[in-house]
This record gives sequence, structure tokens and C-alpha cells, in this order.
Amino acid sequence: MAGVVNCRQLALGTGRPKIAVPITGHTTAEILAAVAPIKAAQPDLVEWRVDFYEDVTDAEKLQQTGQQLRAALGNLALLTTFRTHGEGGELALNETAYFQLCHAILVGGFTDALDVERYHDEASVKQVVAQAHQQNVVVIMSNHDFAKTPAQAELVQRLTSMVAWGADIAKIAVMPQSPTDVLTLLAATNEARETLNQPIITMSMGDLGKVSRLAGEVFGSCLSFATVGAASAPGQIAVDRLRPVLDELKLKG
Ligand SMILES: O=C1C[C@@](O)(C(=O)O)C[C@@H](O)[C@@H]1O
Repeated sequence: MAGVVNCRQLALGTGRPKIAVPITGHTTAEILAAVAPIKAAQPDLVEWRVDFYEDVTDAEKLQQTGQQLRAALGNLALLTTFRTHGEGGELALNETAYFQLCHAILVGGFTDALDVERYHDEASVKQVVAQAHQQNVVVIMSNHDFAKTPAQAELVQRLTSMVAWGADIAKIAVMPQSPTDVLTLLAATNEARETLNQPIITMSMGDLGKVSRLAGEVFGSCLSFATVGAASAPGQIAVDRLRPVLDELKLKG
């Protein structure tokens, strides 16, 4: 049975799935302007998708904007994510640049959680994990397939390998080509929830997969990404429409 991970004010892995809202602004002004409407929607966590930020490769500007964002969020938990182009993100970075960026984010001291993509060099991934843990930053390790849904055993193996590499939380997002693919993702989620001690986050993307964003409490996904304004992936729905469904599907007792 999966454990619980604390991230600022949040307990991830227990009760109703928590709600994350991405910020996809390109400039510091756009990023900071996104905060007020997001706070009004009362999500549990904010994800800053730094691959959308125009100055992401300038460590000083990144850290300054991150610190301003941190201050604007008050006590809301912040996850910082650089999604590489190969996994559906905005920008391609080589290995060195990707890990320099993870390092710069951690040195900036503004984030509560860091997304670390699983499919990079093992030693470098483990080094970032160690640095994050030294700074009490939660590591959400991730993998995305925007084309297809791998088999159930492969999905479970990927989540399991993230935990083996030090993830506090393991996350996988895949694209369904059929309703069966959605069932595969849900079955893998349920299996991983039963075999791993860490909370997991899973989603089947696009319209076909929307049901997976609603039913996390039933199948074992602890966080659902939803929108206030722009979406960061296909199939995300508005926070105001997601919250009542998560409440409705809450398991009592
Ligand atoms: O990993 C994820 C999940 C996601 O891809 C989704 O499908 O909701 C959205 C991303 O912003 C986030 O980093």
C-alpha cells in the first residue's frame, strides 16, 4: 500500500487526489499574472512549466522569476518541471543542459518539488535526486509517451524503476489509441499502487483518457492536472469542473 509524501501544506498519497494547475507563461510578467486567477480557483499545487519560459536557460533570471513566483504563491506548494521536447515539452536540451537546469532550479531554493525525467543518464538522475533530497525537495520522477500506451507490465516496470532510482513519487503519462489503452493505464496504476510504497501519478491523455484524470482515488493516482486558462497537455479539464467529480468519487470510510 502506497505511503504518503508531504510537500509543503500537502499530503500526497492519501484521500482524494490533489489538484495541480500548470503555469505556461512565456515571460515573467505572464507567469506572475497567472497566479491570482489560479489562487482564486484554489488548487492544491501549482506546476511551473519552465520549458515555456523564454529565459529558462539563463540561471539567474530563472531563479529570480522562481523566487518571485514563490513569494506570490503564499503557502501553495510549487512543483517545477522542465519537460524536454522528446517527452512532449516545448524545448530540446542536451543532457548537460538538462541537468544544469535541474541544478539551477534547486540552487534557486524556490521550489517544493522537482520533476526529474526518468529516461536520462542514470548517474546524473541519481545525483539530482540526492541534491533535491538534501534540500528537502520532493522528487516527482516522470515519463511521457505522447504517441501510445505501452503494455501494463511495461508501465508498472517504468514506475517501479523510478522508485528504484530514488523517486518520492513516480509519474507516467501516456496516450491512448483505444478504450482498451485507457483500461491498460488504469490497471497498471492499480497494480503499481499495490506493489509500491511510494505514491504514484498516472494519466491517460487526450479525450479518450479523461476518465483517468477523474478516477485517481479509485485506481491509485494521487494528483490530477487541471486548468485555469491554458492546458499543458491534452485532456486536462478545468479545475472547477474537476473538483466536484473528485469529490463525488471520494471513497467514504
Ligand atoms: O507530467 C505532467 C502531466 C501532464 O503531462 C498531463 O498530462 O496532465 C501535464 C504536465 O504539465 C505535467 O508535467
